[in-house]
Amino acid sequence: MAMALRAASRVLLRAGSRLGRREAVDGARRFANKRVLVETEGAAGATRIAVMKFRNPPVNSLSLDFLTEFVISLEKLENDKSIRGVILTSDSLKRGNQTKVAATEKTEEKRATRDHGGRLQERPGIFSAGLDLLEMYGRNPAHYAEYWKAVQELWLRLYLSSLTLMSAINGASPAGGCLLAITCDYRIMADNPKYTIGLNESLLGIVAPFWLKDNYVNTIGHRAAERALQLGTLFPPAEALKVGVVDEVVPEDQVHSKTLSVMAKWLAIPDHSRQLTKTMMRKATADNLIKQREADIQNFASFISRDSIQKSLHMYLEKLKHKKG
Ligand SMILES: CCCCC/C=C\CCC/C=C/CC(=O)SCCNC(=O)CCNC(=O)[C@H](O)C(C)(C)COP(=O)(O)OP(=O)(O)OC[C@H]1O[C@@H](n2cnc3c(N)ncnc32)[C@H](O)[C@@H]1OP(=O)(O)O
Repeated sequence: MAMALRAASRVLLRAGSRLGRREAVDGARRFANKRVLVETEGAAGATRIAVMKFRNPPVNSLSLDFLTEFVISLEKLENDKSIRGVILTSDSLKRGNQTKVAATEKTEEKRATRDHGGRLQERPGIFSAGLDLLEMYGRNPAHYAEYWKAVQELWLRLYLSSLTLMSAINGASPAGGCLLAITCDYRIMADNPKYTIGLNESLLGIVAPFWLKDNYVNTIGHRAAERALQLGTLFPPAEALKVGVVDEVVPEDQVHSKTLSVMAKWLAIPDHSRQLTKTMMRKATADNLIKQREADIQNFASFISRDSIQKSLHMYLEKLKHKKG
């Protein structure tokens, strides 16, 4: 009987919910959409922490599908009263036996790195490559509007989240990747000089939206943001720490454990006082977007549709495609 119940519960757990799969794994729980894996740690009934792992090959770019799945996963965690802290990180691991598929092949699948079994793989060492350039290039204004609404939605949800959010930055984090990180309450970055973080939009011939600029100013201060935004600076870890884009830099193999230990300190603070303080610090910045969301969408759609901007994006995509190394 007990065996039958266990078997039945395994079947139910694996049957899949409307939002994604849910499985029981070694006492921890996890659910997964296609592009976001969520693992929760901690005993039932106690405070638990969730780790959201991005896995949108090849570079965790913020495609429309990824943004949608991200928001769904976050909402699920917000609604789970036992979860008080969430860690954002990349599922990208150093893996052997990878083959980069020829750059001449165009589809998303073909652009990805694959293992010898032909399965799609993340490229290693990437937290997130930021907004998906292919969502902003060669599409129509209605698509740009839909995409931008989803970008705004994710930013608002993260920036105003009542959860304690931390990012464990285990790879490159340009532009929208940096956006994900700076919405968090605390950032820990791997000490690998190959990884950089920052808002590099100006290098692409585009401009960070005002609310992202505000988030940056709130994080590193006005003068540093003014300089970094104009130059499109991508900071290696030591410089990111100095300017305040990240709060700590630790050896790569300690990023996860360090984030867990900092999270434990934050969770020792009563939720209500921490949450009210967070809201007090962030509400005005978020309200600034909320009150002009539609105008911001229209601005983006018309800005990104301009021939000159499309040309800049085309050149940047070509540069990425043909870069060496
Ligand atoms: C005045 C009114 C203003 C209103 C607002 C208007 C406009 C605002 C919009 C602004 C917001 C923008 C924010 C952004 O996030 S823009 C995106 C910025 N991202 C980047 O610049 C990152 C570019 N990528 C890289 O630097 C590198 O790819 C890397 C992440 C460091 C990884 O390097 P590596 O491991 O060497 O991998 P590859 O470079 O070979 O890339 C593999 C593959 O992936 C493609 N790719 C990379 N990044 C993106 C991306 N962001 N989107 C889509 N695709 C991406 C890359 O082209 C390769 O493809 P192929 O295999 O086909 O060559």
